[in-house]
Amino acid sequence: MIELRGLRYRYRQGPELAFPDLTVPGGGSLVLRGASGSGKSTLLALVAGLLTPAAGQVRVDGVDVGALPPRKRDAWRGRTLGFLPQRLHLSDSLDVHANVALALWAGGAAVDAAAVEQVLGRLGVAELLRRRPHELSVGQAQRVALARALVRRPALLLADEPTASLDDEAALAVVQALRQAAQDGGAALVVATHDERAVRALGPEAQQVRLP
Ligand SMILES: Nc1ncnc2c1ncn2[C@@H]1O[C@H](COP(=O)(O)OP(=O)(O)OP(=O)(O)O)[C@@H](O)[C@H]1O
Repeated sequence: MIELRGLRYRYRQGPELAFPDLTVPGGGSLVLRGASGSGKSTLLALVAGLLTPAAGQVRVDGVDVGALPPRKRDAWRGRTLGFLPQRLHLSDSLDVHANVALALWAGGAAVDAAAVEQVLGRLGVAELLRRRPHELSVGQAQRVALARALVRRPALLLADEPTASLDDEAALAVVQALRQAAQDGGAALVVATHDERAVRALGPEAQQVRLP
């Protein structure tokens, strides 16, 4: 469960951003909408503990993320977070399998090859195991990045504009996979998007918040 209370952030050279109070239960989802520059990526970074609030709190399953000291916060993130960023940051020096396995290693978990293959299979890209990221289509790379986010079965699943460069079919597939993974794993899902296709694919049960 994610709880935001009185949350504010200020970039050194930027505006002060204030975010609404909200709660996302485990297994539930939130669509974060708002114009470019309204603070969607900033809010995701605050929830992920990549930024520290100027005021207020982000609690994830009762943990006050901003209050964790840096090393504990890194360990917490490794255990808890699956993040599908806007730019995928797959490593081109590693094949698909190793890109996904790296998430287990970085999170301090044993590298379980079967778990990696299973999550790639679930997302329909198991046959691409030995390819390098530059040998993938945009939609395939997106699913590999999603596999990397899901392999640790995170309690918190964040996605930043996950459909931005995808055609309708791939966009629907990636949002359905996010939704399914959150439901199956009891994870709280937050999707930042201004894509109506993503909003529709998340379904009527997703909460919607529009940042001003
Ligand atoms: N590193 C930074 N330094 C200063 N200001 C920043 C920085 N990063 C973002 N901002 C400012 O903070 C505000 C929120 O930016 P953010 O990237 O969170 O918006 P967004 O809603 O995700 O935008 P987009 O939809 O274009 O990705 C904007 O006014 C932006 O210019």
